[in-house]
Amino acid sequence: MTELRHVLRILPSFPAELSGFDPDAAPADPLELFRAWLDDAIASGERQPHAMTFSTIDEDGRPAHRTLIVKDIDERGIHVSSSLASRKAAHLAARPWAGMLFFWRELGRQVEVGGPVEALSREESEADWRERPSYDGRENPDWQVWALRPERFEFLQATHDRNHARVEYVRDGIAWDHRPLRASEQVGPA
Ligand SMILES: Cc1cc2nc3c(=O)[nH]c(=O)nc-3n(C[C@H](O)[C@H](O)[C@H](O)COP(=O)(O)O)c2cc1C
Repeated sequence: MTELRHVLRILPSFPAELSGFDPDAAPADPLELFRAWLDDAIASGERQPHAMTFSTIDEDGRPAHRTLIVKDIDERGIHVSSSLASRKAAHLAARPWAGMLFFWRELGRQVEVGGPVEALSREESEADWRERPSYDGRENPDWQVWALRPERFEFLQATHDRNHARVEYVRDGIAWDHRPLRASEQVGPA
């Protein structure tokens, strides 16, 4: 075994205390569960609980990823913001669909979200720009807010036996269906 391989094998994984999660008792509305888990992550004191991996597809069909922070959540979806001159903006203009992956490591929780992405108004984009901590009074016409309207969620609560509890939600029009993902569908870390 190489030294790196050994170092990687003995790293601590999940925290000693993990919440229980019963996929059979999951609420009908995934946004309710998402808000509860985001609130838990904020309350846990974890740094940047609103940060996630935001994935787009490039012009060759290849995935691209970067960290973004969530700016708001409303009936249009989960909001993010960035520059219209960015790579992600070009990807979204060509293929307005994205994925989000939240990992709250101190809670052993992961949430994957996917759905179409819509650019929000100039006014909302300007307001977001002005609310940034680095705002210096200058406007930025290149700043844009987008809303990802979820059409699929997958929630995972880690367990020490690696039999992680998972539930998948799929939207059909405005109605959501959900089902626990069974052990045979587990693909968690070894
Ligand atoms: C914790 C963290 C939060 C970030 N939040 C944002 C963000 O909200 N908006 C943004 O444009 N870039 C943010 N970035 C920078 C992006 O990860 C990325 O480097 C940048 O947006 C360029 O991405 P692109 O070239 O794929 O378009 C953040 C980076 C980190 C590490």
